[in-house]
Amino acid sequence: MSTLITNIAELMTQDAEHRVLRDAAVVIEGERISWLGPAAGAPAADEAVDAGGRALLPGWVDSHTHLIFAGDRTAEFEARMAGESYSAGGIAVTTGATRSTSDFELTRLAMGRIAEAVSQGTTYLETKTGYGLDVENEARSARIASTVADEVTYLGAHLVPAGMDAEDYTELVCGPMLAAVRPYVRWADVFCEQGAFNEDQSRRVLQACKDAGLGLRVHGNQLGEGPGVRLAVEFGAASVDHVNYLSAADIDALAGSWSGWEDAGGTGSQVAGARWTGQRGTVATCLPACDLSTRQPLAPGRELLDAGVQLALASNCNPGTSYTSSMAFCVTTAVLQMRLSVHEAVRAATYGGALALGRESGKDVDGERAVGSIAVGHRADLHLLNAPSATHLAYRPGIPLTRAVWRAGVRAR
Ligand SMILES: N=CN[C@@H](CCC(=O)O)C(=O)O
Ligand SMILES: [Zn+2]
Repeated sequence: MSTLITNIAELMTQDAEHRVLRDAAVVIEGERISWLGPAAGAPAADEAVDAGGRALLPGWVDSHTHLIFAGDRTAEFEARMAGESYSAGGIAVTTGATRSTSDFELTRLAMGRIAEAVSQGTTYLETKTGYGLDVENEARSARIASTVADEVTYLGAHLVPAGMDAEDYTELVCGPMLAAVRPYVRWADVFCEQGAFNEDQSRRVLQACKDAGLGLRVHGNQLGEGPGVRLAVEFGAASVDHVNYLSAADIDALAGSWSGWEDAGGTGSQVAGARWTGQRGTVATCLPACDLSTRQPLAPGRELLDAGVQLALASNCNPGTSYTSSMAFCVTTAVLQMRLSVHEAVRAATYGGALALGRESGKDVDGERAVGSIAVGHRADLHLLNAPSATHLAYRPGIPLTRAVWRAGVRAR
């Protein structure tokens, strides 16, 4: 089955050359993109969709969410809006509610959140454990997550549960809990922050998870300067997320991690449809919806990009600090408040997320296709806007602009 999407006014590919095509068309065959180019030269297909002079983007890649939870933290949000500051302690409230909720209900809740995200243009999504915080409940969260999300991250090191010694809990996270979640997860994460896990504990978690063969991510520098970014770069983490409070040395370390990498225009071993395969660094993932909801200063995305750091934007959808799955809201905020161009913001929310998940290139075979950009052989994850250009995402803030979504070639909206 093939589908031709034609009459595309603006095709923002976010490919290796950052191409934006006008009056373009795309052909989907099965789960892959099989052709793109000028509409006038498009091949025939089994069915045709007239984009009506609208803009087509890669689907959003949301590389940071916490969707396996139950309960509600409206009261905490209200208190924050009245002037209280955010602390990691609220995680315990969600942990209590999550532990007392059935597998069926947790799955149903997570699926509902994912459906909400997909209906807004998200086509590839990571989610984390971290509201179980004991062996049984972390393993349960990981198992449920693996049935609903594209990528699963182990975040046993989210908070030391009440009544437990931090050292004992760190041992548990590095030992029996890791063994119990291992079959279900590809990534591990640690909340390296005051009130959560200190440098030594974070280091132990990262080392144990690396030894277990997991890719690494870090929640770092959210509430103040600290060792998160430094550790992430030292361990070769794929991403460090939040990055609100950065020293000059942190920015240098992140930029340095990409010094062996050439993005578009590199002269290295690029194969058709794939990207540069040089030494990759640590992506800085900014979470602007979270920054607004916690009244933290927005992460310095402009400065990071100017320093040569690869950037991602993600929703951080969770009940405490960022109860939204709207990637469009993140893009809008990145343009209006973080001074990214529309192209940069869309790139961070598509290709950047894919890079943060190691999915920016693939073998281009079923199940292992690149996501986050529109190129032949990549997964057909497409987002048609109800607007003639992506600029409308920032120009018309708050207006729902998703008109159609294809996820792995299947019409999802
Ligand atoms: N920073 C740590 N974890 C989440 C918040 C989780 C919560 O408060 O429930 C975050 O990414 O913001
Ligand atoms: Zn998070």
